[in-house]
Amino acid sequence: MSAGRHYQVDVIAGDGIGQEVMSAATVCVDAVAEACGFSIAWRDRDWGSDYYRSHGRMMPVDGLEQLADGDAILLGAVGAPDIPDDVTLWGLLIPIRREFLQYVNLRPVRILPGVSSPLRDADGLDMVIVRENVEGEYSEVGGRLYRGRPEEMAVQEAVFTRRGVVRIAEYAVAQAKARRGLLTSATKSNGIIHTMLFWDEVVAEVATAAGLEVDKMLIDALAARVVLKPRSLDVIVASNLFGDIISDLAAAAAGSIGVAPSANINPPKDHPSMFEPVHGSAPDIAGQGIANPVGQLWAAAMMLQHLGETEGADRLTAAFESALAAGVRTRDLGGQATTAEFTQAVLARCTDTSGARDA
Ligand SMILES: NC(=O)c1ccc[n+]([C@@H]2O[C@H](COP(=O)([O-])OP(=O)(O)OC[C@H]3O[C@@H](n4cnc5c(N)ncnc54)[C@H](O)[C@@H]3O)[C@@H](O)[C@H]2O)c1
Ligand SMILES: O=C(O)C[C@@H](O)C(=O)O
Ligand SMILES: [K+]
Ligand SMILES: [Mn+2]
Repeated sequence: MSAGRHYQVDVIAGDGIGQEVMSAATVCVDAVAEACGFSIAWRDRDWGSDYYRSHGRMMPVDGLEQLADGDAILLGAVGAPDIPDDVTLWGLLIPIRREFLQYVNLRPVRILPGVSSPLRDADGLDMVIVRENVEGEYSEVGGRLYRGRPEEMAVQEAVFTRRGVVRIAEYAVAQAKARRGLLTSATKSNGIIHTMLFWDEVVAEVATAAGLEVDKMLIDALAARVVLKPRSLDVIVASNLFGDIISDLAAAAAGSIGVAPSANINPPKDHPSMFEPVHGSAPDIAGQGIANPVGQLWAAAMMLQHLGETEGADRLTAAFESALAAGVRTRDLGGQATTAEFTQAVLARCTDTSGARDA
């Protein structure tokens, strides 16, 4: 194996169905890697809610340092019903996104072969959400006062910096130029008059400088547009919170939140990027072996793309698309396949160079 085609990837399967869909991804990536002539050393991290129950924290004190020299991070999901969601999120996922300046959260959405949309008219639905991933509404600025008393109060400040908005807008502009050239900016500057007006101004400046017109849209109306006219959307640039919400909506519009991938990217590649499905730990179906692994597989394909293994990424994508097209589907997509059965169908196609991939 030549040294240049060997990668070190940290695996944080995490909680709930994260544990069930992760093995689908690693086994299929290994098969693709072998076929394409590269290899991956997986560094398994037993971090997450079980780790929290025994250590009182979601990852080791030096967890971020341990990840720093890897080529990428593949994550499943974090979250457990018996631990507050802010503890699980801020104890693992958010520190990784911030420490490694993964300021882009890229979330492509399209209708995969063999998958049907709940929308009346979803033909041509093919968009990418560019979610700001390290600032905005997710902030540590604020506090609580007078707990349990009648005058109790809570304040939470949103933080938008010029540098932060410029870089996410530039990334979105580049995406739009490489696609259909349509950039929609999600806002709420009718109601949120400081941060969102600032967002509007900076996004417009960046787009204008790049010769692109921005389609600025209030997030409430944009949500309706995702449902009613999805093909009119190409690239959506959104703040941390709006991007989060519109991601699940768009994923559901494309058939299931179980298929949606996401890439937490540090564009300058100064630090590892992290790849994960959009969905969470899904406690309602965890342990049943029925989770859809496509979101995790697609995220793994985005990771291969990021590592420069384009052929591997294409091969993996073609494999899960072909399995879906052949009618192998998990329950969220109206099928009967278990996670393991679906994974087997993908794995068989990862190594097959003949007809099955076009089936
Ligand atoms: N990035 C992350 O790790 C992440 C993302 C979202 C939520 N969470 C956490 O996950 C926990 C559960 O959150 P939630 O219920 O709001 O969202 P969720 O995404 O876990 O589940 C929402 C719904 O979608 C279904 N679903 C999700 N993924 C699926 C898949 N692969 N196959 C089939 N069905 C799937 C679930 O069964 C559930 O009905 C919470 O603790 C939350 O904080 C973590
Ligand atoms: O809010 C978050 O970022 C966590 C999760 O919902 C996600 O979309 O990654
Ligand atoms: K996830
Ligand atoms: Mn989310």
